[in-house]
Amino acid sequence: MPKIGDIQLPDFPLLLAPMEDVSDPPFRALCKENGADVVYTEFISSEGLIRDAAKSVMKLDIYEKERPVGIQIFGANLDSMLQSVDIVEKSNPDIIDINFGCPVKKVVSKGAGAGILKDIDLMVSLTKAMVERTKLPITVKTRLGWDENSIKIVEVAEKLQDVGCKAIAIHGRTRAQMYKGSANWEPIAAVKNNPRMHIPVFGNGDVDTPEAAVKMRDEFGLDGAMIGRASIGYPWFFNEVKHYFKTGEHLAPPTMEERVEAARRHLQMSIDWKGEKLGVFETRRHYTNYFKGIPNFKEYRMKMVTSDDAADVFAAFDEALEKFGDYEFSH
Ligand SMILES: Cc1cc2nc3c(=O)[nH]c(=O)nc-3n(C[C@H](O)[C@H](O)[C@H](O)COP(=O)(O)O)c2cc1C
Repeated sequence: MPKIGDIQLPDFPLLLAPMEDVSDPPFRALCKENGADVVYTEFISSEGLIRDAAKSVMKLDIYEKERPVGIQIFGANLDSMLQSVDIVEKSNPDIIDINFGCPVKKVVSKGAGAGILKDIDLMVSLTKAMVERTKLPITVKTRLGWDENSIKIVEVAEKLQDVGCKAIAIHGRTRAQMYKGSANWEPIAAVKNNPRMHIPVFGNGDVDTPEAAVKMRDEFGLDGAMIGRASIGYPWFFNEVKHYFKTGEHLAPPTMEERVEAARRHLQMSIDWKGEKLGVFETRRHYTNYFKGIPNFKEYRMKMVTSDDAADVFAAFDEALEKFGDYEFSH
């Protein structure tokens, strides 16, 4: 069974992917309750942490109940990354994860995120220095390579392991692909099949059904799956995959009552965590999926996503439950 440093994980663990403006403490707690084995924060700028920018510092908050939790940081400057390790340690996470995969121009142009895939020596030396700076396990999340012609992930992963990285999560796309096409898990399997590789190799990209998770486990032989988009507004996904692993059957989808209850708790936790204004605003992105598939739901969804007042959103949940309480969801 895989281990990240001393953290023992179950067989084929399911990890909640780091997602900007999504993987915040309330959402991570919901995913944990619903079967996620490890959760990650969204990426946090090392430069922002050093400047003590409120927006970055707030992202360091973790709840006890979500452990084990990894805090993900990004940057390309060695000194800033090391200073931010010291800051992150104070939040007492279980893992510090380095983002070497973000494809957006703003990040890549500074050599951070997937930008570092153009300078593997720097990627390795940065990881080594971070490993030496802390007793916490350092893990890496990255992509296959910069573009199709420069995929050297087997070699890269081995180098990262050799400098003390404790696990690697690989998104099966290149930077050039951004989010286009489908994720290619073959090169990730090649990393896993390297006989010198002994740290866990987690697969990421397009695990959006229990069948896909089974395929990643059985056909590609990876050590676990990191799940992103399939969980947005659907924290039940983790338990659905686990149920399918155990029984080969699909768990019945959550009822309208369970969905409304989850949406209510999600919103309340967000308000408690970041105040009404931000809490109301940032929970909006989940409602489409919480209530996906209900016909003629637009009027209710519009109320949920346009009201600035929490009381109005809670009222919209109640009205939706009243109207669609008997709706039978399908997968
Ligand atoms: C809204 C959103 C925000 C994301 N933010 C981050 C991030 O902060 N750090 C990171 O490493 N990846 C980030 N990603 C990438 C995901 O972690 C993941 O690699 C990608 O979505 C592919 O996995 P999936 O097909 O399961 O969604 C983000 C993805 C999405 C959709």
